[in-house]
Amino acid sequence: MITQQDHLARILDLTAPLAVEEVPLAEALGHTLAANVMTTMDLPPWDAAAMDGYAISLEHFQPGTLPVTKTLPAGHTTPERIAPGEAAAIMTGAPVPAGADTIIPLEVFHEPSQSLPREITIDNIPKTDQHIRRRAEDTHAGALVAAAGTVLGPNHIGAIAATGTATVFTARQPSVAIISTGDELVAPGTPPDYGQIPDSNAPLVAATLTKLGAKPTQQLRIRDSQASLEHTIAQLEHTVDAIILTGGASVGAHDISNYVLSAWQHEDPTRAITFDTINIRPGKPQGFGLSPAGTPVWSLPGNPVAVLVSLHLFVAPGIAKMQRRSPEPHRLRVRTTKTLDTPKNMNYYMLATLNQGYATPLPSNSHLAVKMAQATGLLHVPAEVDGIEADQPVEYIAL
Ligand SMILES: Nc1nc2c(c(=O)[nH]1)N[C@H]1C(S)=C(S)[C@@H](COP(=O)(O)OP(=O)(O)OC[C@H]3O[C@@H](n4cnc5c(N)ncnc54)[C@H](O)[C@@H]3O)O[C@H]1N2
Ligand code: MOO
Repeated sequence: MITQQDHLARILDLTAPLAVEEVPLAEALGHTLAANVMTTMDLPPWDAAAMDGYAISLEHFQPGTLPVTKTLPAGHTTPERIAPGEAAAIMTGAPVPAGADTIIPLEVFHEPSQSLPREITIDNIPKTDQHIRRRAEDTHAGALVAAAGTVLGPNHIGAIAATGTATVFTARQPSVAIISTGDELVAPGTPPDYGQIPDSNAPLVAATLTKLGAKPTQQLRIRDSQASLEHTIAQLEHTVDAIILTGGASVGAHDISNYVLSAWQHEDPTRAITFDTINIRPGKPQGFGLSPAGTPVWSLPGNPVAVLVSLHLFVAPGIAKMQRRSPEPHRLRVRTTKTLDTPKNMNYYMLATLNQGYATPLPSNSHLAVKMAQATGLLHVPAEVDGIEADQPVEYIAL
């Protein structure tokens, strides 16, 4: 038996960052930034109106009627100036004319209308500096917008576009082939005969990879045969960045992944695919290493909840490293609503639902695939303890 930490360390040792490529923002969602994105301009680039209204100068201001001498829509590209005693009609987003000290919203003077008055009447002395977005209030030229290692979400893409940047440098997204092994498996949607079950692992792995920013290229189902496993991997190992198998990782006579892959040689024996029992539950039997062509291969156990746990603990960090970002999964501290009794020396992971900082464990035997649908995350009881009392802190990994 080896520890979860040692198994993960080997995975991180044998996975390598992929090349950096320049991609248009429109294609960058879910990519990981490989370089900092900096602004080259102030934002806002100039003082701008925050309201549709009237820009006025407060120099020598006297209440009374002011002529509206200019109309300044957003997109007005000529710098303008107003003199004391003048007002300029201005639209939200337009550059504030030089000499203007404040903006008064149009509703103060009249109903919203497309035809503007020639003059406005102001009864008292307005406050200075109202409804003006100041230059560089958001960011200034040379500042960081998003750091290397950021997984680009819609919010980052919007922010980067706001600085006038059209492309970003990101790590190439790993292409990953998924192989489900097992004579009992049929495609989801095919009515199973007695003794058969739908292949739920491949869709689970594919969906997880997509969420991690990787590209699942194919989902293959193969029978428990040495020839089909060897043939399939020989075909894939030169075309994808990683391969993930499920099933056959344990020690049963038909657990071919273990028997076939652990017999493979690698020119550097420390990189060969090895199988170990890990001090975690579920997900105890795990295989990992490089195929003869040097492609990382994860061989996960077949039980669906074991696959889910393995994806979070062992696949996600390796896929993150390939994309040049932190391999740490996002762990929270929450409290458990129930006492968790677990034997020592094993890390226990349980399906759980989180509600207002309190997690409730679900039945979590590793074959209970449908229970995954009720879970929002995984609770972790570490190997060092034999349980956690109700109401005490516990680590939680969001799904
Ligand atoms: N004698 C021992 N038996 C087992 C041990 C052990 O240490 N000694 N470990 C158990 C544990 S723990 C696990 S986990 C499983 C792992 O088994 P395998 O990785 O060899 O997986 P299979 O036997 O192929 O399948 C296990 C289970 O999962 C179902 N399965 C497989 N693939 C899929 C799929 N694509 N979609 C849905 N379900 C799948 C399969 O039908 C089995 O029920 O070994 C224990 N045994
Ligand atoms: O590792 Mo198995 O998934 O413990 O049941």
